[in-house]
Amino acid sequence: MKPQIIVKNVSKTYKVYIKENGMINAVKSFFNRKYKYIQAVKDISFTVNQGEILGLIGLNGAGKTTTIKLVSGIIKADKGIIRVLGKDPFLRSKEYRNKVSLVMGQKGQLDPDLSIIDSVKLFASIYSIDKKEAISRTKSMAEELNLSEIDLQKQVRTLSLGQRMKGELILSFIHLPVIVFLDEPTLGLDFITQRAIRNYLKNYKKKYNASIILTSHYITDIEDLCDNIYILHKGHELYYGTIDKLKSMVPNIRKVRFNASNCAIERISKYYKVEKADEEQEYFIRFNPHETINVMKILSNEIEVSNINFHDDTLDIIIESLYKGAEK
Ligand SMILES: Nc1ncnc2c1ncn2[C@@H]1O[C@H](COP(=O)(O)OP(=O)(O)OP(=O)(O)O)[C@@H](O)[C@H]1O
Repeated sequence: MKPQIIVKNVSKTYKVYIKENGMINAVKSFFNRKYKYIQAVKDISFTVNQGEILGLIGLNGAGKTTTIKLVSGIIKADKGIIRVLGKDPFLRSKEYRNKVSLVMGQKGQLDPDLSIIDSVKLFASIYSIDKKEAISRTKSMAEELNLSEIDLQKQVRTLSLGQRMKGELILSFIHLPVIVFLDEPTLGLDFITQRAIRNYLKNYKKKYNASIILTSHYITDIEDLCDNIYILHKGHELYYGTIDKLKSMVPNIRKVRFNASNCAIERISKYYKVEKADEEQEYFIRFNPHETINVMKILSNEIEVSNINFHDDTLDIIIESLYKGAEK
């Protein structure tokens, strides 16, 4: 299968003008400008196939928005190759724009003085979509997103953050794009609205076989939506692949907590390293999932062991340990 989005060895550095303090320095710097350079992304490579969602993950300033801006063609890469549907996105041809959409959670496209439905009508004429068809699409998308007919008619500035975001999604999907870039689509939204948006994106991807790149700081978005993840750390690739593969790479991902007497701990320690938990007489063992039955056998042989509780490290803890590893 030929990837719909190709990013190969891409780097981007921003050139930033350094402002000097004081009137004299400001005048001097007008004639002799000083700049600093910020390397936002360095040598990043990934692909997205048809019907796939790639999640971009990273701490603040890791380079996620820069990556979205590069692949959507808003800014130009200094080095490397970017192809979206076989084309350089920076050229932003009409054909490209008709098939692609960009949703920035913090920067909306809706006109605050118009209603969602009026903005849609305006967009419909730009994209040459039949007005009736655009209104019918809007209504069915609104229904999927749990947005009422009344909300569609209200002036955007009077809508709540969640209602506005749903409106942004409707507007951005009205031309049925096959490539979608989403920068923080669920930022600041309550968990029910977040789930409505996730379900909407999942259904959209399935229905139109769309390729999607999204950034999110919410791990639930990532786990629920993404086929692959790309973890950025200070502009570099830290991990690229599936969530399952990442989990399989982590040693001793499973943890069992239990209460036990000192004698029982002494016996269990012959087989596994037992660590002390926060509560009194509470302990835990870390181990690989394939050892689960063995661990269960050892614990069940002990009468003085109680409150046994198994769980795996969550994705956020795994990713945090990757960041820590990268800092060493
Ligand atoms: N227009 C710009 N000019 C100069 N520097 C920039 C510009 N945009 C981003 N940067 C810098 O590039 C780096 C990466 O920023 P970017 O916004 O891509 O990160 P991010 O992962 O999206 O962060 P966040 O999660 O906080 O939104 C940061 O150091 C940022 O300060």
